[in-house]
Amino acid sequence: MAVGTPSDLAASVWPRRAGLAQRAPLLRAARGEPTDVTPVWFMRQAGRALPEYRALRAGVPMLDSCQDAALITEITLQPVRRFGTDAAIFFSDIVVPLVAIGVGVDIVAGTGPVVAEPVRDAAGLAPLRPLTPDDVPYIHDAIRLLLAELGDTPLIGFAGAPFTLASYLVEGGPSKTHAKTKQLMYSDPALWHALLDRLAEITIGFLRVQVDAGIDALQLFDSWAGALDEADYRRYVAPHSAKVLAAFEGSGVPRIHFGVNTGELLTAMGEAGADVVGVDWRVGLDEAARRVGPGRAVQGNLDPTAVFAPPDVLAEKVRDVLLRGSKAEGHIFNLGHGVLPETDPGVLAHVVDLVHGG
Ligand SMILES: Cc1c2[nH]c(c1CCC(=O)O)Cc1[nH]c(c(CCC(=O)O)c1C)Cc1[nH]c(c(CCC(=O)O)c1C)Cc1[nH]c(c(C)c1CCC(=O)O)C2
Repeated sequence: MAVGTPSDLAASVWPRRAGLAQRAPLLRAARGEPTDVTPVWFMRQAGRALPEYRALRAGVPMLDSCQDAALITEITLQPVRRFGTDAAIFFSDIVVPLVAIGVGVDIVAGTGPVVAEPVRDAAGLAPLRPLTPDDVPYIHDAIRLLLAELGDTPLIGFAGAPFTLASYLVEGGPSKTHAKTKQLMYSDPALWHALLDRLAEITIGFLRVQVDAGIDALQLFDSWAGALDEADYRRYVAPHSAKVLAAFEGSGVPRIHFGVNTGELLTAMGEAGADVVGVDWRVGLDEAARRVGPGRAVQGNLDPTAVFAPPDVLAEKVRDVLLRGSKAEGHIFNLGHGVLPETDPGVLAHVVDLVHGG
């Protein structure tokens, strides 16, 4: 299914992007401009917390659902319809570009990405070739379908950052310590930088497809960068993430840069070239804004477990995030990490109302 051809793009993407940049609270906040309401969306807003998601995914493997434009579109729209969030996040996964170029990786339910042949030496780089638009036709098609449905709701595209992708490739799966990853990083810096350079190129290719198809903002997920101290982050990781972010400088698409446990890296993650720095729940947004410095907005940062608190405690925590966020040059409300599968969607709807002033 080809929805829109490159020649349509100039005609359709740019007017939408230019208009929404002025109208959409999320895009205004990303540039530090005043908004009528604080924009809110949730990482993993599409997913197992929603019964309609579980129904649609029944019997469909995760990676199959990420390669079907109609399913991607429907799953992306579900939380927007239900919650009235100020953005949709494109339904996919950080390993999709790796799968698309032929790397043997699967997503195992309850575990996460599992890599058939972990990368441990120079030969392991061979499969990591650049990604072209023809590798991911369903991404372009789904974005065109989504833009036709979303009206004034911005669509956020995303990709995994080189370090977080490298962690899955080197470890072979999820890891608490990232020990093998760091072992490679410390013992063979040349191979390490070659690996991250290839991953940066793949990530740029994956984001380029999304930007060209018309996404309104992008988020670079460096979920596990918080495993590093600041010196190692700056030396081994930041240049590669900076290369990715620099590729979209001047694209008109704001760049959000997020990781977990990155309180000590917020300055460096901003300097890597982000317009918005995503913050987990461990650092208040007023302090996060200080660390991020002028000229950048912040995103976050309600503890994802706050949804399990009594209503008065939850409301107090939401108010506190809003108050601290008001000290920043632009605030996009979010959780500090993804929606937990046990979350009651009704509580998330209530959080949206609280953030919007209800
Ligand atoms: C680290 C990471 C991954 N994937 C992603 C990250 C970065 C974000 C983060 O830090 O959480 C990114 C991601 N993965 C998914 C999204 C969807 C968009 C959204 O609504 O936010 C996004 C943005 C869908 C998904 N990706 C995955 C699911 C769950 C699979 C399912 O529903 O069957 C979803 C909805 C699978 C996945 N994929 C990954 C993990 C750790 C898991 C969970 C494994 C499990 O607990 O079952 C790798």
